[in-house]
Amino acid sequence: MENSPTWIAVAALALQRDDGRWLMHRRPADKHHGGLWEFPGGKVEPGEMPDAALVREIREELGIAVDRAALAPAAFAQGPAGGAGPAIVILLYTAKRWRGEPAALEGGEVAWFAAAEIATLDRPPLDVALCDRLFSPGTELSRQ
Ligand SMILES: Nc1nc2c([nH]c(=O)n2[C@H]2C[C@H](O)[C@@H](COP(=O)(O)OP(=O)(O)OP(=O)(O)O)O2)c(=O)[nH]1
Repeated sequence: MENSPTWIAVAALALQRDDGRWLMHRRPADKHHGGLWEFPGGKVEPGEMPDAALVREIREELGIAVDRAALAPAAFAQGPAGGAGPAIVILLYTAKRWRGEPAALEGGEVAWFAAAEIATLDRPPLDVALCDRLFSPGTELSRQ
C-alpha cells in the first residue's frame, strides 16, 4: 500500500431538461481543462458521500437545488494512474428535477445541448468516455 492517495473521486451531474437537452458547463479559461465543456460537479471531500458532494457542488457552481433522491447513478469513468497527481474517477449521476435556474456562478458558462451536439464539443477525455456511456445506442437514456 502507498501512503499517498492514488485516486480521487469527482461527482458530476448530467441534468436533463423536459425537452431532452442536457446541461454542460464550460470551464473558465484559467482553470485546469480551461475552455472545455464538462458535466458540472467537483471533488468528493473525505468522508462525504458522492451524491451529497454533488448536491453541494451543484448548489455552489450552478445555484440550483437538487435533492439527493432525484440523483440516479448513470456511469463512471477512470483516468490514468501513475501520473503526477492522483488518478481521477468520475461518478456521473443524472437528474430531471431541480429548483432554480442554472447559472455559471464560478465562471465559465452553461448551456443546454442535444446529445448529438455534445459529441461536437471540446471535452476532457473522461467526459468523452462518460458521454459514450450515457448516450451510446441501445441504452435506455439514448432513447429519451
Ligand atoms: N466537475 C468535473 N470535473 C471534471 C470533469 N471531467 C474531468 O476530467 N474533470 C476533472 C477536472 C478536475 O481535475 C477534477 C474536478 O475538479 P473541479 O475543479 O471541478 O472540482 P472542485 O470544484 O472540487 O475543485 P477545486 O478547484 O475546488 O479544487 O476533475 C467533469 O465532467 N466535471
